Amino acid sequence: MRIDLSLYLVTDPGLCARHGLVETVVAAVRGGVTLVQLRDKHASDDELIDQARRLGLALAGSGVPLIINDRLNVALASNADGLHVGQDDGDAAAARQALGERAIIGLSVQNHEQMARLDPGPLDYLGLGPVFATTTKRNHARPLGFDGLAALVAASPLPAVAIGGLQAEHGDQVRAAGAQGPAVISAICGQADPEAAARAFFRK
Ligand SMILES: Cc1ncc(COP(=O)(O)OP(=O)(O)O)c(N)n1
Ligand SMILES: Cc1nc(C(=O)O)sc1CCOP(=O)(O)O
Ligand SMILES: [Mg+2]
Repeated sequence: MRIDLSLYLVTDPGLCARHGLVETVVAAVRGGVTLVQLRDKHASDDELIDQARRLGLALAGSGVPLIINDRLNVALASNADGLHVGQDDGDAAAARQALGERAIIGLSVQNHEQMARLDPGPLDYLGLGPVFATTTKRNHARPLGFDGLAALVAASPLPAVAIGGLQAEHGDQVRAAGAQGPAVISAICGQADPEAAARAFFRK
């Protein structure tokens, strides 16, 4: 399956509470989001499975895949389209084995050491970051800036999105660095109008 990484929305329970999770995501998809990741570090598995099922129904027919952050069991139980794992979130090869060939599997990469030792075999894309410091993720790695991002993209065997502190005006710089597009939380989820906020990423 060809994956459209033009604008990747990652959800946050606190920021999405303003309009509601499903309402925020549906509005953002109307605004042009091409991929959605359900990310909630504190929900129980059952809560996350319920959220994933509701999001899956809301996204049905849109062509926008739903990816689950971290938890393979939730991706399996909710029949989601894929899984995003970090360096310490488990084995991507095991996730591929469990989810099958059609699933979309992404991995976070923060530096060249991680890039050099990754096995692209089970993966579809990489999430590179943070580009900038962000308050949305605790204990994030050292920011790359756009030059650091470009160097990581150049070393990547897979298509990549950039994440961390990105706003609508950064789209051109993200693509100029070689990434397929930005992945964002607060620039869409926390906004008064998530549809307009997503649309702003495509404004020239
Ligand atoms: C698209 C994308 N890129 C990077 C991340 C970060 O993943 P990770 O390092 O596992 O951190 P958490 O999101 O689990 O806190 C991501 N989620 N999505
Ligand atoms: C979930 C996440 N991962 C990051 C990484 O660097 O791997 S930065 C980040 C948070 C991105 O949120 P915002 O768009 O609000 O800055
Ligand atoms: Mg993770």
